[in-house]
Amino acid sequence: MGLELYLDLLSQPCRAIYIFAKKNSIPFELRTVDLRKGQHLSDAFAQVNPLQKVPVLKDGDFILTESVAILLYLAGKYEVPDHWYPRDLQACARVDEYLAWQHTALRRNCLRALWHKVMLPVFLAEPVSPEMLAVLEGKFLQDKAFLTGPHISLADLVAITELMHPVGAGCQVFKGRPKLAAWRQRVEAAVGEVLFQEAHEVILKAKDSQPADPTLKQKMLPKVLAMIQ
Ligand SMILES: N[C@@H](CCC(=O)N[C@@H](CS)C(=O)NCC(=O)O)C(=O)O
Repeated sequence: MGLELYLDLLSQPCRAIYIFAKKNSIPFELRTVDLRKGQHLSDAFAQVNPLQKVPVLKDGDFILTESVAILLYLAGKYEVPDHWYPRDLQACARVDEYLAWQHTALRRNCLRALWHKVMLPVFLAEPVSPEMLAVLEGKFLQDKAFLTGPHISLADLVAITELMHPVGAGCQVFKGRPKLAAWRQRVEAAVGEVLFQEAHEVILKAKDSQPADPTLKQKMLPKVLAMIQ
């Protein structure tokens, strides 16, 4: 078996290795390990890397982890243009200097940016409970026009404003629920489309919110952490 690279291109170190190998026509078998599906936690992958992390290089019986070590191994084993990892002592030291700095500085910072903007919702987001929506439909709405009868009441107002919370977060609350969707249309019509949109403009734009300033972040931190526990 030739060179195998266990990668997920979601990962920065994996992308660096992938680009380096491809750009330099280094032949390899790509073994994709999908982190979002937890494939790195499988027993099979633990046989390859007991630390259960990507990237991993397998060259015959030789297994190597740590992206920098892998890049240097590839640069040493294959004929690659000198500029990638120069032979000149000081030029090489400049590359080493950056590689050492990157891991403790820029990497941590960029990784946190990705986790906070993208990955935390992937792992922490809770969908609106289908059971709860079924209760709303089955116990409260039933076959009525509105939750408590033929006319809109405070119950409808409180319910619709609540459901617009996850809608504002991008959840498809009404998808596949024609009865609830029709109720929403009736509530919107009863309230008036213009007023409904006006009242929900802020929540519907909430997902585009800018990061809070550092002082406010610090002040809010305990509450924010409590929300995700
Ligand atoms: N220092 C290692 C970092 C390896 C690493 O943290 N890989 C991440 C993806 S970027 C991973 O596999 N995480 C899975 C986990 O920790 O569960 C390297 O540069 O290769």
